[in-house]
Amino acid sequence: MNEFILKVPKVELHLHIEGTLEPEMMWMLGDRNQIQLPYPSVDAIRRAYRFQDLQSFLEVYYAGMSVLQTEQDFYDLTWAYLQKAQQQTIRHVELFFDPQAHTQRGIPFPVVYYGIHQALQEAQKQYGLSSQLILCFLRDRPPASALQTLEQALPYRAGIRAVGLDSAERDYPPSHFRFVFERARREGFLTVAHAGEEGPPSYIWEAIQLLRVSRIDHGVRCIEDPQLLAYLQQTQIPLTVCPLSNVKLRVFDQMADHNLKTLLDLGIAVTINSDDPAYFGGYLGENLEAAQTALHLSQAEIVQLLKNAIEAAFVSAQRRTDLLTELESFVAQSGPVPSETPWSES
Ligand SMILES: Nc1ncnc2[nH]cnc12
Ligand SMILES: [Zn+2]
Repeated sequence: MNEFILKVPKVELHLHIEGTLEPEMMWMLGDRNQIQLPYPSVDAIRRAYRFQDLQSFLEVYYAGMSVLQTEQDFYDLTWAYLQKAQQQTIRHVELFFDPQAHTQRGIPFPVVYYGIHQALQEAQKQYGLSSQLILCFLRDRPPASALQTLEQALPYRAGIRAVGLDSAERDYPPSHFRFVFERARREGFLTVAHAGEEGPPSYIWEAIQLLRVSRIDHGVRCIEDPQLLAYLQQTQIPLTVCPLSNVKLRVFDQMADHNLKTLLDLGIAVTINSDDPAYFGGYLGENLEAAQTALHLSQAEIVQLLKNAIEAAFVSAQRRTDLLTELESFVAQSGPVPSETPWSES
């Protein structure tokens, strides 16, 4: 990977912890928990990671989760991601988790929560890697189930910064979850929502106006609505864009067609993230590199994307300043890259 991209301090804001389940770990946990997987080998799991759209991915994603059974499993999953994050110089991460995908299989909420939480605490201690946890409701399950999940989460609210909305988007508009999100905000949670990944721009408006989100996850279909573009530009509501995910799930045919540079040029607060890195071919570094290569992003544009993520993070003013200072001193010490100089490979 390009040395600058690997070593520059980074912030990740759109990462499903269940989407970091690499085939090797799925196989190991299947064995450990005596879970029969529908695949004969690790290679066969990897071969199944070919998707036509969001729905075809979600089927594999939810099936894979069946191997996650104990608090130790959730700890091991999270710790493996955090080690990867540390290798890629990620300094702060905001992780989604999907409790309903586990509680509906009979795994108690605290088993899921504590496994993830303990690993996050350990990464803060060992690496100084800060984090926030975001509880996602599955939008293709009834709002009553989301409300029940929110109530299960209340005893753990000190460790959960925000609630979000994910899973199948088409035909599941944010408006269905208005009252759940109102309750979450009354309980002190910030809000985010996946919108405008496969769904129309009207879902982005609903997320903003009805769910009062601080950020939009994906949001790339905002490009179809000039008024929305103007609004996002004016308000600087951030978009957590996931380039490799968008290509794997055929939101864009190829990386060169991705609209993130156009959005960046319009002054929209775009950030780059990995979504489900085990399934989509790369972690944050690979996402930055793939976008940089295909869209010919300059180093200044990469730095702008990283600054946007720091601005959009759910951190204290002090932590934000520290993250910005670390980024700026890294950039200053790595020296200016003249625009005509090709990016060096390592
Ligand atoms: N890209 C994505 N969109 C919606 N729900 C998800 N759950 C995990 N990844 C997702
Ligand atoms: Zn996502």
